[in-house]
Amino acid sequence: MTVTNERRVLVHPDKATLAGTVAARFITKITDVIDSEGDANVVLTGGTMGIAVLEAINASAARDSVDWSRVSFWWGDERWLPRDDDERNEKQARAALLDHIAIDEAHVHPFAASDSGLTLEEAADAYERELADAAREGTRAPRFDITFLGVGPDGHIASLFPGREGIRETERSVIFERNSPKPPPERLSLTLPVLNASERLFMVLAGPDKASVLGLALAGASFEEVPVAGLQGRRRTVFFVDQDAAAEVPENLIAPVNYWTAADAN
Ligand SMILES: O=C1O[C@H](COP(=O)(O)O)[C@@H](O)[C@H](O)[C@H]1O
Repeated sequence: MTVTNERRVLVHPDKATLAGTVAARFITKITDVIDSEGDANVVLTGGTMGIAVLEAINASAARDSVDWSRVSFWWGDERWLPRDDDERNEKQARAALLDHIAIDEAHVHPFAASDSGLTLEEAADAYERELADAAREGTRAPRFDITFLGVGPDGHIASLFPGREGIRETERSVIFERNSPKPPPERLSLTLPVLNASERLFMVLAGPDKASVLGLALAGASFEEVPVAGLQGRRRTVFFVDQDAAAEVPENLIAPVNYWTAADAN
C-alpha cells in the first residue's frame, strides 16, 4: 500500500478511545522523530479534544519513554488573557501534561499574556520573532514535526475564523484577532501558511456538532468560509475523529486500518 499525503480520516468509537489512540500515535511518532532528527518541535492546541489528548499522553504507561528534554513546545493559538487565567491554552496544556514531564523550560514557547506589558499587536510581533529565531534557513518557523489542531463547530482552526481577515493572511506568521466570534474576543494565532508548513497535521475532533463542518471541509469548501478546509501538511494530514464527527465524511476518505503500518508511513 502506498500512503500519499492525501487528507485521511481515522474513525474511533468514542472520545476516550480517540484521545488514547492519538496519544499512543503521538508518542510513537515523536520518539521516531527524536531518533532521526535529534530533537522535535510540537505545536499544541487548546479546545476540548486538544487538552484531552494531552491528558491521555500524561496517563500513558509509555509517557516516560520519551526524552521530553529534546522536545520544544509551541502553540497554534492563544486567548488574550492574563497569564494565570484558567482559559489560557498554555495554562490548560501545562496542567494536562507539561507540569508532569521532564521538559526543558527553555524549550517551551507560549504566546505572551495580556498582563505581560505588551499590547496584542506587540505580542503577535514578538511571537513572530521567536518563530523566526528558531526557523530553518529560508523559512519563517521551526520544523514543526507534529501540529495538533482542534476544529470548532464553525470550522475554525487555531484562532483563524470563517470570514475574518486572519484566515487570508499570507505575509505574516502570526496574526492578532480583536473580534473573535468565540470568546474571548482577543486572540493570537499562527497563520494558515505556517500551519501548513508543518510536517504532520493532526486534527482531533469529536461530537455531532463537528460533523457538518468536517463533511463540508472534505467535500472541498472554501477555506475562507470553512478554515479547516485549507489545511494540508507536508507529509501527513490526518483527521482523528469519533463516530459522531465522522457522520458526513465521504467513504473513500476513511483510512484503512493499516494506514499507519504501510511501508512508507511517515
Ligand atoms: O477556542 C479555541 O477553540 C478551538 C476548538 O475548540 P473545541 O473545544 O471546539 O475543540 C481550539 O482548537 C483553539 O485552540 C481554541 O483556542
